[in-house]
Amino acid sequence: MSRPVPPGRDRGAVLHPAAPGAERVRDGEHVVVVGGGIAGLAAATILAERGVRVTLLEACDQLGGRVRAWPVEAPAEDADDAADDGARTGRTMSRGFHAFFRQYYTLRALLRRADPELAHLVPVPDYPLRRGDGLTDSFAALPLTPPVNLVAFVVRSPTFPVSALPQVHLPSALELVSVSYPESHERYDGESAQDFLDRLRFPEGARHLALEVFARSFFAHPTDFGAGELVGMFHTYFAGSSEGLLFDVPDDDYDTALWAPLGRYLGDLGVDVRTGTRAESLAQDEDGSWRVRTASGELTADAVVVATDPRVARELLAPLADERPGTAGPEREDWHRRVAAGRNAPPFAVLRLWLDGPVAPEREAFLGTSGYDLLDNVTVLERFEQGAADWAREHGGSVVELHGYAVDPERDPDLAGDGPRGLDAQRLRSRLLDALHEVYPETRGRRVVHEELLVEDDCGLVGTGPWRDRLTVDTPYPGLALAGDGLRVDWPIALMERAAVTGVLAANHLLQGWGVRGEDVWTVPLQGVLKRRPDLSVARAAVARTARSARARVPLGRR
Ligand SMILES: Cc1cc2nc3c(=O)[nH]c(=O)nc-3n(C[C@H](O)[C@H](O)[C@H](O)COP(=O)(O)OP(=O)(O)OC[C@H]3O[C@@H](n4cnc5c(N)ncnc54)[C@H](O)[C@@H]3O)c2cc1C
Repeated sequence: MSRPVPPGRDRGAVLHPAAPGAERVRDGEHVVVVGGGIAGLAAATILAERGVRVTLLEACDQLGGRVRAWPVEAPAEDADDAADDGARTGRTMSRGFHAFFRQYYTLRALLRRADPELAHLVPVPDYPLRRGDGLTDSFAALPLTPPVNLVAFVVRSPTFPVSALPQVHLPSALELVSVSYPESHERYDGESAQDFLDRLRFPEGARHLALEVFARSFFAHPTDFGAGELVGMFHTYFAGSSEGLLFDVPDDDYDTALWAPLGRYLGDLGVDVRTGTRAESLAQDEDGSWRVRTASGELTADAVVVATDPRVARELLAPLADERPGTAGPEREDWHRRVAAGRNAPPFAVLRLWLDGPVAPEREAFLGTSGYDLLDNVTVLERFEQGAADWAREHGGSVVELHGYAVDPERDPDLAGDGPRGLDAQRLRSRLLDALHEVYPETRGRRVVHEELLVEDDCGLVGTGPWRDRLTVDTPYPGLALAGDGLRVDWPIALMERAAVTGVLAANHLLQGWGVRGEDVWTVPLQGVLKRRPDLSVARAAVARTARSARARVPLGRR
């Protein structure tokens, strides 16, 4: 039998086949999927493709969840747009910039349903990270294949000087390239990302590389964020995958480019997509069927997939413990304990600004920042989103988005106030804006024509607690499956890709119960390069060559 062709450039990508079974369900099974983010969309897609009757409930007016976008209405007092008061302004807001990495095999397969060539994803040529003192790391010109990419990075990085290498704790560093999943997930129980970097003796000046790229993308403080997740991300995005730390972004707002087309695909498959519809409660009858209550009535289903954000999932699942007392048993009791133990990460802010003049043309489309107060990254949206490009052209301006992660009034009392999530919105805004002026000084002279500030706290916290305690797709309730980026998956995957994979696995779980084949899943290699190829003599030679040639290219002053 011919070997299946990996979906990306990494020949070592691993196929996880679904359990075999019939091609389609026969009995018209009905599933309610609660939540139209990536996880819910993935579950609905796989189920509907196997002939299941699916009702998809999404509380918001658009699909996409934390990757949602919506039109901005013109306020009456907006002089520029007074003529079309209340009408569409050509401006859209979203939950924030997202990077669609090349190793997101399942997410990309989902998007291909509506865009077979992924024509709506455009590459971002570089992902620079700038420190407060101006030193900037780049991932653009690195080789893609580990371990050569690692060595080339260290040799070229201005913030990780080669002279700092001897201080690094070698055994801890080797852990990064000798991971093996799923065992490596548990190895770090109880250890925080901060503790791990201390143990690694990671150079102080280069911590942003580890923290900004990985830990803070989970909106957590490094002391609260599990080291296992950090190590897993390092493997997934860099040390264990040949796809590179490069990513694509949609060429227009998320709704136009991604979710509205996927919604139409689902509609064509017969899925009843109900946006603006919140599931209020779940209950299971004695015959095993499920009832899902919404404001407009009750739905009955053979099964339910709860694919909401983690907090709502906890709220929907908790009351199941009180139903039919006496039927709980230790397995369910333990599961409810794990449900209740879930926590959310601190709030994060997304500030989108429509400026009356452009940012300088040499600015990157996306810049990660560290040491600029609350600012974690800046995006110049007209560089890739069509709607923003149209607005920028018509107004001679720029559309800029600022992110601040883990904006926690408990840790930063200056931010405390009466606004959303206990924050002082004005203070938050002005600190983000000041940081932008420092990073891109030309923006200081620009007038803000319009702005949208969003503060949310709907991301689960990936803490330091036991890996085994995290919830999985399957539950102790027959016909109830979970999906979402907060769940435990044995493979090294994270964020949007974890959301997509858990959606597929939730669908597979239900399909298997009905004797129907599910969807195969591809992931990056499960083992670090040192584990995969203990005899790295060939690689060592390549690494030495890379190091020599890279060293020759780096100006002495930057070493
Ligand atoms: C600012 C920001 C930047 C990010 N950047 C990246 C990135 O660059 N790369 C990356 O991989 N990931 C990134 N992420 C993470 C990514 O957004 C998430 O991992 C992913 O979107 C989670 O998808 P999900 O389907 O699990 O959950 P969600 O997207 O939260 O979907 C849950 C859905 O359930 C709906 N819902 C809730 N309650 C109900 C109810 N009662 N009834 C019906 N529907 C309900 C919600 O409205 C929502 O649509 C970022 C996240 C944020 C916030």
